[in-house]
Amino acid sequence: MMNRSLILETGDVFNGTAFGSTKASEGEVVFTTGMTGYQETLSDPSYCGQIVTMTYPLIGNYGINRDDFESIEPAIKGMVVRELANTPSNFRCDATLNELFVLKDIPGIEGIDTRKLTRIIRELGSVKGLLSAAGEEVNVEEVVAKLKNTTFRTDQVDQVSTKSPYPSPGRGKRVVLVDFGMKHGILRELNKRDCDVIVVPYNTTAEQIMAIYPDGIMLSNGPGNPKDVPEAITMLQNLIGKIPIFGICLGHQLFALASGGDTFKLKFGHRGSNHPVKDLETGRTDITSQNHGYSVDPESLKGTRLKVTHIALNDGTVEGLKHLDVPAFTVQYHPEASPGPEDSNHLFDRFIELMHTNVKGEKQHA
Ligand SMILES: NC(=O)CC[C@H](N)C(=O)O
Repeated sequence: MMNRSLILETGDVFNGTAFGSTKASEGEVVFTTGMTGYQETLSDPSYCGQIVTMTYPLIGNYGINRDDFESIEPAIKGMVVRELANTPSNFRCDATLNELFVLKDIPGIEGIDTRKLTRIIRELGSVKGLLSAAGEEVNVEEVVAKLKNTTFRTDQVDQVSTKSPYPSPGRGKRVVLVDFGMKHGILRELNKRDCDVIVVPYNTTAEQIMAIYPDGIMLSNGPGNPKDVPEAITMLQNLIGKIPIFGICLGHQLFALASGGDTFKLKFGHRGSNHPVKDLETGRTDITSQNHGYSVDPESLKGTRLKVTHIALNDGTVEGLKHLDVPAFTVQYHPEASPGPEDSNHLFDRFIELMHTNVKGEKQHA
């Protein structure tokens, strides 16, 4: 058992015990409130560049299994837990969380006051932090000075998006899935509905996408600030109105930017699997899985052809949009339900339905 510290740019220091990799790591420190779902969280590429604090106090108790990964290579910078379970118990368990973190070279810290840390993030907003190398003494003043001067990379989408296109064949509707750092759950939901999916890199042009003759375009989730991928905004501007579109999370934010709206950074974001979202058209509330630090500014939508369809019940922020003239809709949360709940899984059926309609709203052949 080796010591490890988490040092924040605010000067706060949390001393705990290292698990996983022995290396040091820097990142934006955020928190997530999911009581379960740590495997999906650690492998969600939207966390690229971030150190994730789990507010639920016992993490790792059902281990890691081969099925629940949201990506092949986890992109998180580290994990912070109150208590790490080292003797997991579950029929699907293939490894412990610690074993996975060693294998994937990800540092973790356990045994710190995660409630205190979460309060700091809630009060000050997401902060920069460093997980020290295991067993190493650190000079806090030096680390704080360095963190204050650090600007994190802005190429996270480029780090996690596929480098070349690939198919995931089916016999149904042809969907081009733009990979901004896709959670595998999105692909799974499309495959489940027999879609013929072609996954393409984030910097594919509209012309290249049209040359695949898609019935629909799915915009994935992804890390970082949506304004850091201007090429995707241009691509979307050339696609909206031509092909039905469904966007999730980063895809939703990019859709808003491409339509003339604006996005801003939330103070501490929405991360967890228990976020209530209201559908303003039906009045129905879904409990949703979320992981985002940015949000669409509702004021910026005045004068655009977008309508707010969903709002977060916790803070009233925009959670869903639809285009008033053409078949395109997006959500800020995760209907692929990884980790659950599955309340909003029906949105994938709505997308399939939309693909049976042409852009003028007429029914298409099956
Ligand atoms: N899960 C996502 O796609 C997140 C979108 C974006 N990176 C944000 O933090 O808001």
